[in-house]
Order: sequence, then structure tokens, then C-alpha cells
Amino acid sequence: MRGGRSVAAVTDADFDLAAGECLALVGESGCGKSVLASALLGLLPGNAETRGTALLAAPDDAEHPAVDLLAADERTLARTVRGRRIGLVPQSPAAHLTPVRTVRAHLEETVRALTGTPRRERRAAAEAAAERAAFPAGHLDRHPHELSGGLAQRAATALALIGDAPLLLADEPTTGLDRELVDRTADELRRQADRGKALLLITHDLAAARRVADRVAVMYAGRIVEIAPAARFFGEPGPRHPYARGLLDALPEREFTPIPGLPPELTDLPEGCAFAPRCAGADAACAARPEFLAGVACHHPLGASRA
Ligand SMILES: Nc1ncnc2c1ncn2[C@@H]1O[C@H](COP(=O)(O)OP(=O)(O)OP(=O)(O)O)[C@@H](O)[C@H]1O
Ligand code: NI
Repeated sequence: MRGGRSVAAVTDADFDLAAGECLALVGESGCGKSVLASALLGLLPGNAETRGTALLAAPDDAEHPAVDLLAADERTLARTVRGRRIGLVPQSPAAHLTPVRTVRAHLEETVRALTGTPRRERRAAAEAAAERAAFPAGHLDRHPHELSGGLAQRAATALALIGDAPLLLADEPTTGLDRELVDRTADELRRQADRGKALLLITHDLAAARRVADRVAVMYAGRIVEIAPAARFFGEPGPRHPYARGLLDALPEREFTPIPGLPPELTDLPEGCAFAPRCAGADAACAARPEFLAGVACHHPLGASRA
């Protein structure tokens, strides 16, 4: 950024995601979830730098080799990855739609670009894509500005599924939807995973995560602080990182107790554990940055005796 300052938007993100599996990525606003997704698609702003690797495995057809998404050039990403090997449901769908074209035109164009569907079948294919994402057929001839947030969201989901990509990145795909549509969208995404897709579901909505995810990754201040099987995370013994526990305890159906304080500025992260200033269990050890070990980055994970 200006003045030579930098933002550690995502650090030490280390995880894998298998075919047929859904990993939910949760965490408060600004913790770096969307930056992580954008990095995987080569869609970061021009001032951003990446380090490390993000390996996308080769599909069975062997037409395309495995690719390091962080090292791939724009041409490779545009021609072979986006839409074809990775489907994105973007966080702000309206911004990704072309204002002068109808939803139907978007869908038909995407069907044409990404599938071998013959011209006379494209209309039906576009309508089937809309149906899959619960986009009402009666609104297909609307333009983006005529859509509610929820409709734009469903249009974006429909578009993301057309290429039948083996990896789906869904960034807040249920924002702006009422509970019934949240469940419907979540269930459609789960079906995609059950059909063999790898699904990274970014969400604030822990209920949606619980409904869909096999594993949960929790991010705090740009870091993944815990990764756990969903059954253990939402059930017993529960999260091990105090922040993750705090997120669950804040839910109305649980203790409804907010985590005290606010997340730190990413430009001004503490040296040690970034959560320590808000953590009831913090002590002198937390002045050093905890390593991510056995699924949790915490010096005093819950459920373990204090060392
Ligand atoms: N290239 C950049 N230059 C400056 N700041 C950046 C850059 N990229 C990301 N950031 C900052 O990093 C932070 C991470 O944002 P990100 O959108 O990933 O959060 P998020 O977890 O997706 O939040 P939300 O739930 O609100 O969508 C933000 O505060 C953003 O302003
Ligand atoms: Ni985001």
C-alpha cells in the first residue's frame, strides 16, 4: 500500500481439499477469506503479492496437467482454469454480471463458452442451470439491475455450476437469501460435493456450514487457526481454538455471548497470537506466535491439559 506499508491479508494458509469433500471456511468480516479465494483464481488486485504454492490436481482425462495456481500465467488461468477447473460463486455477484445483458444471455453465453452444447439446446441448458440454483424461470429475461441481491446470488451460483468444474469456490453463496433458500442453495452445493466436486464454502453462516461441510477451517486475522472435522467441531468435544469456540458460543441458539473486543488491524498485527488480546486463556506463552500443529494454532487449545 502507499507509504510502503503492507497488509498480511492471508498468511500460513495450509490445507488440502479432496474430491467429494466440502471444507467450510469461516471467520469474521475482513479475516481474509475472500483474499484466499481470489488468490486461487489469480484474481487478486495488482498490488498484491503471493508466495507459496496452491496445487490443483490433474483431472482424470489427463488433458490438463496439475497446475500451481499461484504460479500459473493469466492465459492459462483464463483459458483452462476459471470456469472449467474452478467454478467461482463470487461474493458480490452483481459486480460480476454485465449490466446490459439479461440473466438468460449470461447463462447461454456461459453454456456456449464452457460446454459443447449444440446451439439449439443452449436455451434449455441455460434454463436447467437456472433451475439448479433455484433461479426462477420467470426472471430470466431481467437485467442485473432488476435483480434483488438474492436473485443475483442465485444467478451467480447457476453460472458457477455450468462448467462442471471439479473445484467449486463459493464465497458467501447464501448472503441475502431467506432461510428456505439458504437451505436449498446449501443442499445443492452439498449435492455437487456428493457428485465428486471439491467444494470450498466461504461463509459467515455457521448453520449453513454445519449443513454442508465435512470439515471446517476457521480464519482469524489472516490465518487459519483451526481445521477440524465438522462433526467434532459442531458436536463433541467442540472447537479447540478459543476463537473458534467463541464463534460458536456467540450463536443465538447457543450461549449468545459475543467475543469481547475487536479483531486487530491487519496492518498492525501483534507479534504473537493475534487472538491473545481477546482471549480469556492467554498468558505469557501467547506472546510468541503459535504454530499450526495437529489442526490448531494455539498454545493452550481447549480440551488439552494446560502445558
Ligand atoms: N491488495 C490489497 N491491498 C490492501 N488491502 C488488502 C488487499 N487485499 C486485501 N486487503 C485487506 O485484507 C483484508 C481481508 O479481506 P477479505 O475480503 O479477504 O475478508 P473476508 O474474510 O472475505 O471478509 P468478508 O466476510 O467481509 O467478506 C481486508 O481488510 C482488505 O481490505
Ligand atoms: Ni469476503
